[in-house]
Amino acid sequence: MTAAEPRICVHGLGYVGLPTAAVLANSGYEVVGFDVDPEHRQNLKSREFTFEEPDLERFVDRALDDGLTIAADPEPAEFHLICVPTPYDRNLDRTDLSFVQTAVETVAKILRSGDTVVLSSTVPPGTTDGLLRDVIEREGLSATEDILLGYSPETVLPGNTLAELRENDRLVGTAADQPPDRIVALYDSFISGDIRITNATTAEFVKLIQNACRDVNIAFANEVAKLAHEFEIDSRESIALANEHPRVDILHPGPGVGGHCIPIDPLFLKHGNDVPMLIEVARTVNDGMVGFVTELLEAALDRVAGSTVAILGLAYKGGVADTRESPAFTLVDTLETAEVGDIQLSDPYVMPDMVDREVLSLEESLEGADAAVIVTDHPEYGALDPAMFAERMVGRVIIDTRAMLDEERWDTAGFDVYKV
Ligand SMILES: NC(=O)C1=CN([C@@H]2O[C@H](COP(=O)(O)OP(=O)(O)OC[C@H]3O[C@@H](n4cnc5c(N)ncnc54)[C@H](O)[C@@H]3O)[C@@H](O)[C@H]2O)C=CC1
Ligand SMILES: CC(=O)N[C@@H]1[C@@H](OP(=O)(O)OP(=O)(O)OC[C@H]2O[C@@H](n3ccc(=O)[nH]c3=O)[C@H](O)[C@@H]2O)O[C@H](C(=O)O)[C@@H](O)[C@@H]1O
Repeated sequence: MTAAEPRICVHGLGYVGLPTAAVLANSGYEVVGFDVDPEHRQNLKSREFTFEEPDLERFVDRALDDGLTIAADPEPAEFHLICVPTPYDRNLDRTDLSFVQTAVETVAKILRSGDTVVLSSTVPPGTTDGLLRDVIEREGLSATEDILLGYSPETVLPGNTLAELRENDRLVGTAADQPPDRIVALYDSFISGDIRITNATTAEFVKLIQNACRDVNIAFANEVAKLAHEFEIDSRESIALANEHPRVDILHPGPGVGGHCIPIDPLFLKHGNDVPMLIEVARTVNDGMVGFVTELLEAALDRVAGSTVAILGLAYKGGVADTRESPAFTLVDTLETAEVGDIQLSDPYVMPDMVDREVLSLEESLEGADAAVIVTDHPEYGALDPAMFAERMVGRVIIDTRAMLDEERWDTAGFDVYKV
């Protein structure tokens, strides 16, 4: 496939679709980016980005100068890449596939024989060869003869999107046992990682078990932390010692699992089956960590009700401004239920206009606090100065959910540090 040859229409210009469209445009393809949200389209046209990754912003900006057009309607193209949301409907206890359904219905209406459709949204196994194929075939095109239908999951790590988009290995699965050549040639033209081939349902399943695996492993680390607490020993020291074994690699305990995907994707595997699910227990363990953090705080303070608590870190993980599904907000809700008087929030990456709550500077958040809870493993927190805390806080309790602080230093400065 030569660069600039096929036209590509990307459906959904969010965290995944926009960088994908930009990488393709910067690789020489003519790319039409379609998003149903008119305000988002307008923002993109006027170069108002909400990225937290500066290299990504420059990259998308460059793509918009050359190759990437933002369109109010999807346009016919040789390739349609679908990157729309797939939230989990907690009331119905199933994946909400309505965005995928709408997107593929739109694509089906403009498809021509010889075109290729690739879904990249995270979906329950069987979606591409089921829902997508049905919708396309209802429009009169055969998924075995006329068009190539495939699934290729996205595995970029938020915070390192651009590099991972270009360098990660890719899995490509096709529906109806079709040869994947056209899809492989497209990815091969802009990624440096290996491309692995399977069927669409396996590719969908693999994406889910990757994130479920990480969730289960983090749950094990969290369980270890709680057990170590019961035995009154240091969880981090125990984990470091256990990891000296060549076949043991326990992850880091923390306040729970946040982010757009890991707390949600494992649930997609349920999808009506009755297999006993370790992954459901893992979800319960990880969701329960905020309760454990609250218990540590309650044990450390004479009285939680009416106290002032500083929350350090609102992002779901270190080094990013992304607050989606962040344990910080569950903790805030729990502390409010426990009638904590004042909850003062700060985060070096999350700016005040990014969230609904008041975000203070670190110094302001510590003013008059009885306790401070470090929720996010932002690298800056490793260098925090106990003298600055002592000047502002009235209490000396620190709950360090990520084991960021040098305990001896803080101990010497008169603080009681409790780690998860
Ligand atoms: N955010 C991430 O880091 C990763 C996300 N994923 C998966 O990728 C998919 C997309 O996720 P994000 O990009 O994060 O979502 P997002 O919410 O950032 O963006 C989705 C975009 O699709 C648009 N949209 C909705 N319906 C549409 C339609 N019918 N046609 C065109 N546009 C439509 C929305 O307006 C929105 O701008 C999800 O399935 C997600 O689970 C997979 C790996 C990583
Ligand atoms: C299997 C895998 O590593 N998936 C990646 C993951 O990105 P994400 O940023 O959500 O993952 P993460 O860095 O593990 O963070 C998830 C959450 O888990 C927490 N976390 C992580 C590791 C650890 O030892 N302890 C811990 O508590 C983090 O603080 C965070 O709250 O999910 C992404 C996705 O699917 O959106 C996927 O593309 C990424 O490759």
